[in-house]
Amino acid sequence: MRSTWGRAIQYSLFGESHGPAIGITIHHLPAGFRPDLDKLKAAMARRKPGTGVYATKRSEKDEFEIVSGFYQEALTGAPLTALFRNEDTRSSDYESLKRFPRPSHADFSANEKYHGFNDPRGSGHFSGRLTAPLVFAGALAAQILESEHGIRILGHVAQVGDIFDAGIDEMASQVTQANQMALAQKEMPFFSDEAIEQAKTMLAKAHEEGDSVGGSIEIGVTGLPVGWGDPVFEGIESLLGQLLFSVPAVKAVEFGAGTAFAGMRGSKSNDPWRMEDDKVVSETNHSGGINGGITNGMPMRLKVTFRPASSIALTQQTVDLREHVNAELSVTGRHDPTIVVRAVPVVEAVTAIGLLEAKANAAELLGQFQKNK
Ligand SMILES: Cc1cc2nc3c(=O)[nH]c(=O)nc-3n(C[C@H](O)[C@H](O)[C@H](O)COP(=O)(O)O)c2cc1C
Ligand SMILES: C=C(O[C@@H]1CC(C(=O)O)=C[C@@H](OP(=O)(O)O)[C@H]1O)C(=O)O
Repeated sequence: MRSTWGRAIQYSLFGESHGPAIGITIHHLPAGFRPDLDKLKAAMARRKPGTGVYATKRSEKDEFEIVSGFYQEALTGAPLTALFRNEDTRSSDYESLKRFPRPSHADFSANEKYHGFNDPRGSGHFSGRLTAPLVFAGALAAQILESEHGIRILGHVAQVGDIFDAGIDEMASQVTQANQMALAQKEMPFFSDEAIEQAKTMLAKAHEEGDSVGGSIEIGVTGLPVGWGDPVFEGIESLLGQLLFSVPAVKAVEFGAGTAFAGMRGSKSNDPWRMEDDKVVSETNHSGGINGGITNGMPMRLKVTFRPASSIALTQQTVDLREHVNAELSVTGRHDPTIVVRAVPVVEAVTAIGLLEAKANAAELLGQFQKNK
């Protein structure tokens, strides 16, 4: 099982949801960078389980323990390792699931691939729990991007079930520090307070009915310079696509106008160029800030769709892997009635990780060019 990503900067996740701890080791971060630990803690708090009717009742503090790569308030340049203890595990919830795999969770596929040796408690390394260290890494990446380039990343719940929030506009004027702080204070990260109230009622009802709900998260990014990303395999969409699809339960990724392009004509979908003072900008931004895999200086917009959590109390069809007969299953335990509410900082985090990689690749190429000149 390989759980490593990145070339310029490498991220390695470890641990299992019901093991003693989970965490991440990050290689090749810039020595001397002074992370704002309070900001990292605030990002962790936005994702952690155990709050509200719209979240699993598993209660974890999600406090990080940095065990290497950090000394006298700064990164040392050595691998940075952050550890998160698992404190509120209840593995009895998972005893029968090895024999009766949940429809659409990783129970069956992981059991087959790892010949039954995978840790089934809390779905082991496949759990959404592993997004805690991802948020740590991504929030750190976001701090580097913000301090060096003024890049700002903001996410919100665009849709949960049949409830919609106002969208991030093409020019991403809502991507401000004030909105970052305002959304972090809200019970759920929607712009619209009315949508929050509607979502709370709808989610409580779905949960009561033993069901779960899907949704989508939209991200806006401002401050990106022109020229990050490479064509074909190393484009920004390719890079981010892999990271966004790494988040458990993500089933679709869109950039800019995304699937809406299917119903458009070129005369409407093209983003006309114009001069603004000495800067080339586009009149519209259906492309979401990326052309040919390369940032064009306009704000970036992307959207990811999450499936409803597979673990539901309603009776479902499954199989008995011991007796090889059909069976029925009703999942007990503590589960998220929807994933999107807690996953906003996760999607922001993987976006930051991808952009930091693009920055590092761009810097490497620039270095080579200057050496060859
Ligand atoms: C933050 C977060 C929390 C999640 N919580 C749950 C949950 O409580 N119950 C559940 O069945 N799935 C939950 N999931 C989704 C599963 O982890 C995911 O569906 C599973 O690993 C299978 O992966 P796949 O849906 O990408 O195929 C969560 C995912 C994330 C990102
Ligand atoms: C623990 C977290 O979320 C978990 C993600 C998850 C899943 O199937 O992905 C299932 C539940 O696990 P458990 O049965 O152990 O409570 C969630 O609580 C977390 O996000 O930190």
